[in-house]
Amino acid sequence: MTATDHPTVPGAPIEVRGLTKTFGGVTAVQDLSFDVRPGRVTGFLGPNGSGKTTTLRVLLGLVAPTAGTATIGGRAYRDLTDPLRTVGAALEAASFHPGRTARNHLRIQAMADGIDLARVQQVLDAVGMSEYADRRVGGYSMGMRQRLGLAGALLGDPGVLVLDEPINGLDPEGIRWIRSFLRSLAAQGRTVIVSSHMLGEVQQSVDDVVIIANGVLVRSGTIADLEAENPPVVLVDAPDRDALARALQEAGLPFTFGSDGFRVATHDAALVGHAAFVAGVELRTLHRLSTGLEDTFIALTTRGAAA
Ligand SMILES: Nc1ncnc2c1ncn2[C@@H]1O[C@H](COP(=O)(O)OP(=O)(O)OP(=O)(O)O)[C@@H](O)[C@H]1O
Repeated sequence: MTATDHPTVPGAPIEVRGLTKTFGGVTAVQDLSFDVRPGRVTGFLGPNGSGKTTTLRVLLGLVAPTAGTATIGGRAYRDLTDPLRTVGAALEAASFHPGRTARNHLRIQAMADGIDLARVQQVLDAVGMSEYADRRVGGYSMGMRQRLGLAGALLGDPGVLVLDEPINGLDPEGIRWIRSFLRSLAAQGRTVIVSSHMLGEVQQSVDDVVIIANGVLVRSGTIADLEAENPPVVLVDAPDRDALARALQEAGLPFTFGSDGFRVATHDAALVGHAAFVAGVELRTLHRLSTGLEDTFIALTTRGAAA
């Protein structure tokens, strides 16, 4: 399924307002407010235990909030007229019956939800699982379980998708696949919210971010704004620093100089290496410093956790 061969599926906005949830003495989420827009992929991010799953469970009507609201198109989940065709969710990839095949799982879910059984093959195709659909889930890899969870979320062809850690446990090919799949879902007009405990994991998949720590919102906005605040840097150094400075200048690469070498304002270490190679400059250091964005994420969530 791609954006071009699937009709538009208008998604509804998600609104969370003043949401608090306490379990006994534990405050999982506190006065949390944020918006998730249709037609975009939103990363819902925070360290383990920061309250992501609790928030998503409240949104899906699985847990009652202590205070505040979480709505889809202005309505609480229990007030949606057709919830299974409005919202699709994949919360726990590991909770499938190991003795059943993927196809049977989806057939049972479709029957329980009153969904046309023809959708089963369609969603299997959509997540690239047709080949494995008649094998027992007990033998599935984590990536295949993730795809099955996603297939279940898509059964009702919903405009809103709520996916808890869908990238967790995927191999590099699976990660590439899910990135483009999430993008195609949003391009069809759907609202897509994806939780993760690692910003780097979803950085290339999301348009917007909502970052929480210790149950409290620490940041929401576009990923582009977050990236612009902390641009990536490549560290490079050479025995002949004058020659390296000339090489960088000739290549038009902006840089600053520090005690450990030159900091070049680019994410592409190969570009810097090539500039040195062309100028015949030998290097002793060449690497990308940890992505600026990951540093920002850690700083934001550590500060939030301490609050
Ligand atoms: N049913 C529950 N009973 C008691 N405490 C709970 C319950 N559910 C969650 N919590 C607590 O609420 C806090 C937030 O947990 P939650 O699972 O929402 O975080 P998370 O960000 O989804 O973390 P993870 O990525 O580890 O799943 C944690 O301290 C957790 O122990």
